[in-house]
Amino acid sequence: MHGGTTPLPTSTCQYVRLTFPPSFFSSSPLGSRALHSVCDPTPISGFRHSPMAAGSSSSVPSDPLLRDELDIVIPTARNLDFLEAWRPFFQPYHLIIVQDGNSKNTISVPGGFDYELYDRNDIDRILGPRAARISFKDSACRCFGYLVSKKKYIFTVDDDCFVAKDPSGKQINALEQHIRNLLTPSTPFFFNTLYDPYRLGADFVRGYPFSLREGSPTAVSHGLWLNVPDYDAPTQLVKPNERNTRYVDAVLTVPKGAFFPMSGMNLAFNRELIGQAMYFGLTDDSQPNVRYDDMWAAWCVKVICDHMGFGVKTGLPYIWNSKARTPLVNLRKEHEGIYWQEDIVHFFQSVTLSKTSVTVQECYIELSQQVREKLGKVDAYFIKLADAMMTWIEAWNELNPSEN
Ligand SMILES: O=c1ccn([C@@H]2O[C@H](COP(=O)(O)OP(=O)(O)O[C@H]3O[C@@H](CO)[C@H](O)[C@H]3O)[C@@H](O)[C@H]2O)c(=O)[nH]1
Ligand SMILES: [Mn+2]
Repeated sequence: MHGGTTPLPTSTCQYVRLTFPPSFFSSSPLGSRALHSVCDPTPISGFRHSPMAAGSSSSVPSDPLLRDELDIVIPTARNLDFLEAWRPFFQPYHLIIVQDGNSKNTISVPGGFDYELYDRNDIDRILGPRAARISFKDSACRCFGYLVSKKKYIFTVDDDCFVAKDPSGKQINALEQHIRNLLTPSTPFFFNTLYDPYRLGADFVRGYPFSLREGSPTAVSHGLWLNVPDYDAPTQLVKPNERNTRYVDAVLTVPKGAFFPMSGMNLAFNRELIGQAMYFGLTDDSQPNVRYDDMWAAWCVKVICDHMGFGVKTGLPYIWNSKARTPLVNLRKEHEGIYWQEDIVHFFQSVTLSKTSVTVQECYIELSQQVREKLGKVDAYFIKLADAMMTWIEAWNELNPSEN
């Protein structure tokens, strides 16, 4: 059973220091078995593609960590040219692509990738009447990928994000860093002034309680962006040319009780631990809360992680965010959310989940009831959203029967 009652895997319960084999992400040629999909052999997929027939690149690693346990989820309303830049890092993994926009448009996936692709028609077919709860015209459609994945870990990235370089000029393997973050514990109950104590070259500082050095299971790894920062429209308007060039070599656990703005642009999480709370909400063009898809997930996830004793990390890895969306378009989409976010954050800061909610699913259901009751007074939209949260759980249970 999943959602917090299952005994945690020992690798996340113990005070562990992971060492990665030297072969990890080296450039040895692929073996013939390397790109087999390990998903359910009878997928509910829209379109599924194995690259074995299409040939494979010789510049990808032979045995990357978590290859069989991690899916990469990409929402796209554009094209997937960006995958060429990521090929050395992503090609060994399975991609779940969620296509937004007109289903008649053919999305071309560069050769050699192992992927499944879903468009709106597929989602309608798979979810039936529940499909309306998966928002489009926004990056929120990515959460459909979380529903259909069968893997323990998810990495999700936007199609306008590229490989960043560290200050020495070396390409950053963002996926590798996310995996390090997820496979090492977090420290939500006591802040370590040398940041993540589980990184090589760091440790707990003097005065850190020994009783807490085992840490907590890490549920989320939130990565950052060089070049275009993830600003809201008003900040974009006053600083149109600002670019982030500051590389901060740090990973921090977001403390218990603190909230943070989580961007979906460069994000990884343990789907088994927290997937059921990673719903990106009702944020499409017909809704008033556009561009708050990832923020909604952040608030729900954090309040539940705090209740369950899971950790959330932020910091490394960086990706290169290439595009700034037009600020005035963003302002039109965001203005209601900007107005509401003060009430929403206040609500989440005061939420308490009962002791009887002991799984993530139970927490999420309880949270949806509180959203209905308390935020429903702010606007009827939140009553619809509370219903959608319940539908998300129903869909999760239907598509993941063995996880409940
Ligand atoms: O209608 C749409 C619009 C976009 N997408 C895909 O979603 C991601 C992100 O889109 P985009 O790059 O346009 O948005 P940003 O503002 O740069 O990204 C951040 O805003 C957040 C709120 O929506 C989002 O979570 C962040 O990543 C791209 O892959 C688009 O192709 C879409 O599917 N449908
Ligand atoms: Mn973008």
